[in-house]
Amino acid sequence: MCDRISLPEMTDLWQKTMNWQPNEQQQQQFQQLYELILVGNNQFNLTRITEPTEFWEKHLWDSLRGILPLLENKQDTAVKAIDIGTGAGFPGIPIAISLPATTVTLLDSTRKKITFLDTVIEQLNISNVQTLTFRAEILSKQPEHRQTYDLATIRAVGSAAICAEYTLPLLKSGGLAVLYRGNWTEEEKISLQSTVEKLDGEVASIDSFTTPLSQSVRHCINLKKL
Ligand SMILES: C[S@@+](CC[C@H](N)C(=O)[O-])C[C@H]1O[C@@H](n2cnc3c(N)ncnc32)[C@H](O)[C@@H]1O
Repeated sequence: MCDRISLPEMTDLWQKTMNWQPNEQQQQQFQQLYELILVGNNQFNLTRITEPTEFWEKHLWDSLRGILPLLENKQDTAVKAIDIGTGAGFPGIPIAISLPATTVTLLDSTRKKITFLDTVIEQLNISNVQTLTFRAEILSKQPEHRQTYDLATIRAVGSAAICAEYTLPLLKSGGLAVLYRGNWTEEEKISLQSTVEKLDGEVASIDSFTTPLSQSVRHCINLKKL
């Protein structure tokens, strides 16, 4: 393990921006996740975001801001979620830590990332996470996965239309896909709209906000499966 670098707790900022804050155990798990990723980075080149405050904002805060309604209202609901193209586990692992009643499948097409995530899950000792090495477009055709999830998250994987194609087939009727985006343009909106309609979905809402420290622009595109 590397020399311990502490993540900032940011209790006031969690509270102010999300009306939520991690409990002691969750804070420890965030810290442990950070340390495991710093170590894993040497071998797997997982993320450029390693400075503690930036890690807090771009990996922890950003991951949870996308599922804010669940954090506020669905703490005890058994939600079946999948994080597509999870990479080093974002947003899936922070979601699993923060919503223990939610089961999260971490999906990535790169085996080495999933192998790394398996060790992370074991060391974090979290039981509500499982991993899968697959391409999303293949998984979505499999009967045991197609139309079986309540929530699908996807961050930094491709265009918004591609993200719709990867997420919507996996959702049950009434399920929600959260597309984590930075900037959001009119062209993206038009191309997304036609894809979503073909996939029996609708654009339920677009949540526009800035991150609390660097004021970076973010959009969460919430798609509903009809
Ligand atoms: C830029 S990384 C984003 C990782 C993480 N979601 C984040 O925001 O930090 C994109 C990830 O998506 C995975 N990926 C790309 N295309 C995929 C596909 N069709 N199915 C599953 N995973 C895919 C890649 O292997 C990579 O780990």
